[in-house]
Amino acid sequence: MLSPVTLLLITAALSVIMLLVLGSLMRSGIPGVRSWFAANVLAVLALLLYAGRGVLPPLLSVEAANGLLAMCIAVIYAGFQQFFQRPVPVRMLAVGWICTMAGVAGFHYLVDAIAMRTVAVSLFHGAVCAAIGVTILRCQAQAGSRYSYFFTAGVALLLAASHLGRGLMYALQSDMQTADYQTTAWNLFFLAVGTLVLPLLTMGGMMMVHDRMVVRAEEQANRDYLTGAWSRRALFQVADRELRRVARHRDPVSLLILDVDHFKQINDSHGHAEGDRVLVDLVLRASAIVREIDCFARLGGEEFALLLTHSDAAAALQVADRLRQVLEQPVPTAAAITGYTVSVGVATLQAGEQFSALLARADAALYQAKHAGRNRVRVAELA
Ligand SMILES: Nc1nc2c(ncn2[C@@H]2O[C@H](COP(=O)(O)OP(=O)(O)OP(=O)(O)O)[C@@H](O)[C@H]2O)c(=O)[nH]1
Repeated sequence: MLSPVTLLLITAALSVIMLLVLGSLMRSGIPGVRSWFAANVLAVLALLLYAGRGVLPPLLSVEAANGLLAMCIAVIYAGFQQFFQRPVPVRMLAVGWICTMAGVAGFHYLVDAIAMRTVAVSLFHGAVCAAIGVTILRCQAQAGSRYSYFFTAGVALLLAASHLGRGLMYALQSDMQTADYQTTAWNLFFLAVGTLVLPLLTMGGMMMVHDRMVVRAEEQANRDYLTGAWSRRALFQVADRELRRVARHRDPVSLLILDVDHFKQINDSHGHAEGDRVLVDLVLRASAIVREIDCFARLGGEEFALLLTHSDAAAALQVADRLRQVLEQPVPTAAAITGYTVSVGVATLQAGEQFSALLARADAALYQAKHAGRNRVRVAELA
């Protein structure tokens, strides 16, 4: 059978591997990674001290090892709190740690009862693992894909249950004299669970970091950097999805194309920065009008598109007019530009029409609005 010392050394090696992977995630800047790194350093030290039981003095192999491992689970928890940008309950963790250590030292030097030492340590680890699981379940709404969050929360809660079960078992058999390093099936099981806590939780944390990086990358690819509107790429993706849905459900969809009038003049007279401010203002004020389900995107330059779901020609014309009227009002923020206007082209999807054709018709309508004198809305001709 695998000896406990071998298990401890294998787990220490696993923590070293986790350190190498965590090191590569440091530059992501995602909160929590540094704490998980620190926790794994503590774990390696603690596991080596545990493995030295019988060789090292008890102060190192019992008190220092337990103290470091308890600190390590507390730091891992701090990492999860930081990941979700929640405050770390430092005082509560410190009190828990001190009580645990008092239990370990008391049941070593006052009454030598290894079972009760195990109870003290298991209760602390169990409670912290449960807190990790609950934190993740509470905050998983921020996830892109829920898989990594549910995996980590599930692992944390299973580990919590097993730690608490271990504590209960030892409490009920407080006269038990088997130590963790003796080879019994239960000891090996609990030792395996106890030592796997950190690699498993670290792995879960890293999966969550990856998920957040994917969400961040998607957000960057789908958002216009200057204005925060959806990007052209996002518009085409949404349009593709919408058109497939419409083909099944025969639901009206319309497209608006807006263009700031005489934008070159704004740039030339007031500078590029002021032009940028106009674009940001346009998105801010337009976003207050458009519905969540609609996609308001920057096509490029001073040209924007609004894809309206469940909207026929009449509804789209109403939205276009409302946008034009709101945007021609004076700019609310103190800026060199006091006002600007937009021209709008409106087109409603026809049966079997491609998005590129719809875009071309809306664009042609916009051209007509410009040609007719600007600051107006024109509806596209049917194809
Ligand atoms: N400030 C700023 N200007 C931009 C940006 N992208 C494109 N432009 C400028 O937008 C201007 C567009 O000018 P035109 O296409 O001539 O259009 P316009 O002056 O608005 O004229 P009409 O559309 O006919 O009313 C150009 O001067 C571009 O340099 C941007 O991100 N910021």
